[in-house]
Amino acid sequence: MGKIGVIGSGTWGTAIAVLLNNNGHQVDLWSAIPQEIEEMRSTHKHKNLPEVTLPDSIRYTADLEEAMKEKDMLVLSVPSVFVRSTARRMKEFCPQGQIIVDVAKGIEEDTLKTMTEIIQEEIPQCEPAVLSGPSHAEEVSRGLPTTCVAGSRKKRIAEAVQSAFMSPVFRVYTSPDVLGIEVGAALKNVVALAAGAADGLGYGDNTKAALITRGIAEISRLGMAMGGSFQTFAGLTGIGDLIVTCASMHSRNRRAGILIGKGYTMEEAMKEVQMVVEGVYSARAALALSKKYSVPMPIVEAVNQVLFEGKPAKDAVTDLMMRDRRIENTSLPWEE
Ligand SMILES: NC(=O)c1ccc[n+]([C@@H]2O[C@H](COP(=O)([O-])OP(=O)(O)OC[C@H]3O[C@@H](n4cnc5c(N)ncnc54)[C@H](O)[C@@H]3O)[C@@H](O)[C@H]2O)c1
Ligand SMILES: O=P(O)(O)OC[C@H](O)CO
Repeated sequence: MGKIGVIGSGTWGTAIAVLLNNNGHQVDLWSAIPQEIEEMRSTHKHKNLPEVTLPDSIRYTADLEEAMKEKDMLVLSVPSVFVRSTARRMKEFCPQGQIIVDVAKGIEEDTLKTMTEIIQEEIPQCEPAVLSGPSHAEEVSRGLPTTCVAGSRKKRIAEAVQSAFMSPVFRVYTSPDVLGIEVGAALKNVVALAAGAADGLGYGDNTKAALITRGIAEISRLGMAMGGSFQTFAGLTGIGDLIVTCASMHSRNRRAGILIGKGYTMEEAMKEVQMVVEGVYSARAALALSKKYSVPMPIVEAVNQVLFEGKPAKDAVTDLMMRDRRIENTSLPWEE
């Protein structure tokens, strides 16, 4: 068993620390917020995972150097907007060849870079990898069966991540399609906002199925234009994660969407959810990418109009329904 530093003790980082601890690793869990560490140390509780008692065997620390020292692997689990600043702080303590597994899901708005691209840029000496898939912290921390994908261009690194995380309740596949994984992870949050808004408007399962299906069509079109593989978007980190995020009451993106569908503003919805709503940060980046790669993304466009231009969610759905008529299957010719 190895030594692993989990950098970021939000809901997901803490669930991952519990999972890795249960796998027999020595885990250090770090937070940028010392009070958070103090609270976990003294109460053995995380405010967003009330059903879980945090084990004594995890070391809770606010000292970044300590959390990173002599580790077989690091997991970077801060929300996507803090990935660059945290990676910058990590650089000086990071040895050559250190594996850093990103678990945040987002695209940087200003640069349109993925999380592993940011990590590699800030910490050139490291080996970045990604772990993604349909995995709500509330369920992982309770040991409910979950599947994910470990992505790295290098097989040995993907397999090292797979070995560290794999357990009877956490099955891990490997993939070299890091870009495809990261695009799917970031964009499913934007579509989940739309699915939540449909729920908030009182629409039904038909609407949800339409958003999921047309959503993955948009995501895969963009992802393939960027160099990702179709199989990835049909897999756990694509359609799999999109389904769970659009359907689960654990999803912060869906919950924020529900409130927006009920008439809350984006700011009011984010405040109410009280945890990071990544889709709000990725929505503009997704729209910019759709323009950059000339890929039409009507759901992403509609979400941007609702979030940032004050368009009522109901009107956005009507406009999506009334777009120009289209053919769904373009691979078969019509009969004369
Ligand atoms: N929660 C899940 O089920 C889940 C599952 C898979 C992936 N993710 C992804 O993991 C990432 C983190 O999500 P989360 O659920 O832990 O969010 P969260 O809302 O629980 O994270 C909040 C945490 O961010 C950290 N933070 C606050 N300010 C910071 C700063 N200035 N610098 C560094 N860290 C700071 C604090 O530790 C705080 O607890 C997101 O990208 C999310 O998409 C979450
Ligand atoms: O709660 P959400 O909407 O941020 O989704 C969490 C995870 O990404 C689900 O796999």
